Amino acid sequence: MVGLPARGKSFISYKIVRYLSWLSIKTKLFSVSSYRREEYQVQPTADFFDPNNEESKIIREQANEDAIKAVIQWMNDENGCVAILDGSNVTRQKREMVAQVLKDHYVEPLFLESFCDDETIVKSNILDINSTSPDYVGKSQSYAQDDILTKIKYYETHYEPMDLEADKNLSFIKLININSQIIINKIESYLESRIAFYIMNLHIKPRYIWLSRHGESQYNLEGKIGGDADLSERGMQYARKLKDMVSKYVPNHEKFEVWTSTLRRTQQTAQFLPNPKKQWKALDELDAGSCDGLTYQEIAEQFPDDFAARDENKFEYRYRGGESYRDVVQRLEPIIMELENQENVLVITHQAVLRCIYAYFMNSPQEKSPWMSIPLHTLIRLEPRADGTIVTRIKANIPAVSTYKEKGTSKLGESGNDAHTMAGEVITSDLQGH
Ligand SMILES: O=P(O)(O)OC[C@H]1O[C@@](CO)(OP(=O)(O)O)[C@@H](O)[C@@H]1O
Repeated sequence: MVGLPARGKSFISYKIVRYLSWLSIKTKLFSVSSYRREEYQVQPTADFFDPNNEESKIIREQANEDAIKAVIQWMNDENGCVAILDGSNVTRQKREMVAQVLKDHYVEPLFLESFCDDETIVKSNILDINSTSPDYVGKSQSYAQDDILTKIKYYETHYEPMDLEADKNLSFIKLININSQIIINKIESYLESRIAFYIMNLHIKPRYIWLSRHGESQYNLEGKIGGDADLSERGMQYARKLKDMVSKYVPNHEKFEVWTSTLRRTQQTAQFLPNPKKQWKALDELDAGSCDGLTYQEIAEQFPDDFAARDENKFEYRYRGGESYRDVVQRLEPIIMELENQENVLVITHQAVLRCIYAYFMNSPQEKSPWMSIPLHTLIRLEPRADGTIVTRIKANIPAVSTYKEKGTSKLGESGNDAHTMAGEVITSDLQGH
């Protein structure tokens, strides 16, 4: 990473780690400031970053060297694929040194500069740093603000932004004011181009993403998986209620798009919403192949080995002639890109697909994500922020069967089973009386 303080470098780094890890690309963040904090126990004031402060310069250079060493060790000895070195790297000399050391150890460097001269963005980044950085724990907002501004001034004295002429030999992506302009130089590999494409889709405007499963279907009632069944009567009630919930809870709801899969149950759920609709094949439910149309009990009887193998490793298990959760993640990549790009959207889709989308926003590990609880008749609101995603669940208060199958059994859970709700979520009211 390259850039002055408060340019969103850590935010961007964190997002890339989350995105690539979700795609099963082994990615890790190496933050120079945490090396400085952990190894040197320094909780600095801005003067620590004064370029003329010889004492602190030694500590900063040491932390930087340690972080680079850790990157090389992880890439080479632990088969890492993408390491993100989150530091400032503001001078050309420093960047050339970093590039050389990495190349000497067979690590291909790609620089990502966040250049920002838009005061409003910098101000909001400073507020984020104040609330999330360990450097400012217990410090007031005005103290943190002044301190970061002084730190920025010190860095500005020797900042050399990247440019196409002077840095023509380096691979780099330069973001100007988030993504109002992007300069790309010498992007050579597929992975580098994926990162560039992902970053181009990021924005930092506050927004919500709304998610819902379709209403209860006839197949859900019968405990069958897959298929293309119609909604049950209660499913239809949910579709009607969803319209009211949207008008009540979704700000600017006239303006948002509704995305569904190509299957009947999601389209029937969206039918009363007046918003523009988009159908995505990529949002179709996980393909259960030769188990499509069976109950879990029937699968356990007819394909006992498959049943056990799926419970053993649900993320990797691929149904005969069908898909695994890993396959679903791969086909959802364009959806994630679009979701990053959008400001307000409601996605109506299926249990497995929602788990995968949810896993991306919540940064959940692969072994856990296929076991998350996503109950029927519940509207979920995601609020992506710099330090994570806030989840709010709004229950429609319309009964539905549970489609949640515990590990090691073929039985479905109790109706409305919420036992697997993830920690840290805010679960809001059910809508009784509305
Ligand atoms: O991965 P598991 O837990 O089996 O969940 C996926 C299953 O959920 C179901 C319901 O049981 O999805 P859907 O919401 O589309 O009806 C099945 O069609 C699908 O196979």
